[in-house]
Amino acid sequence: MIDTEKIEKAVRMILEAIGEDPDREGLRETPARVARMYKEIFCGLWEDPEIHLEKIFTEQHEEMILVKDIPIYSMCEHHLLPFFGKAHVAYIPRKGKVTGLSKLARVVEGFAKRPQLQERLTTQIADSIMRRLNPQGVLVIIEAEHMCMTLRGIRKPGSKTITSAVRGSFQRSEATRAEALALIKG
Ligand SMILES: Nc1nc2c(ncn2[C@@H]2O[C@H](COP(=O)(O)OP(=O)(O)OP(=O)(O)O)[C@@H](O)[C@H]2O)c(=O)[nH]1
Ligand SMILES: [Zn+2]
Repeated sequence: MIDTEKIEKAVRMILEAIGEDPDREGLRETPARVARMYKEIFCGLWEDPEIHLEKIFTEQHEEMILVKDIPIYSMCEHHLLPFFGKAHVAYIPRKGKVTGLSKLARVVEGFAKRPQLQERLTTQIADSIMRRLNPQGVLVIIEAEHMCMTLRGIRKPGSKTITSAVRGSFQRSEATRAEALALIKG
């Protein structure tokens, strides 16, 4: 499990290293707060998000299912700063193998709550749905703003990074892909 005691010690050291006094009133509880926060935002490291896709229904619907505008918050693994935005997840079931809509958002959440790269997050969501549901196709798009590009470094607030992962029929058929993109835009 996440070692909150170790995080507390490390945060105290960071505070000392930047020249702060970790014992002054406002900072006294900060190491413990940060430890609780990291436990929360990195909890995805301790779960297998694919488990959410175990619950499958049979419903003869072999058309596209899209859950769009799923809010995402993740942490860039290079700087440990947040990146956040929206995820769009579409799939076309095979043989009526359909999952609960909330489960798609749970998979997104499970992979987001880790130190991440936006590309890896996108791929992991698509591949887990392919593995568990064996659908005709999957398309995942993530649009996000990276704090490491806005509050520091190159400082380009408002810039967005868009990543996609397309599998199966979405990869093969331009029309299927176009339909999903139009629904996401619309
Ligand atoms: N591909 C990818 N790059 C990311 C992501 N998050 C942050 N980065 C980039 O990771 C890179 C790390 O580059 P480095 O040169 O090692 O670090 P740095 O000196 O802090 O880089 P600058 O941000 O350019 O100041 C930067 O270009 C970031 O923009 C991500 O999700 N995907
Ligand atoms: Zn970063």
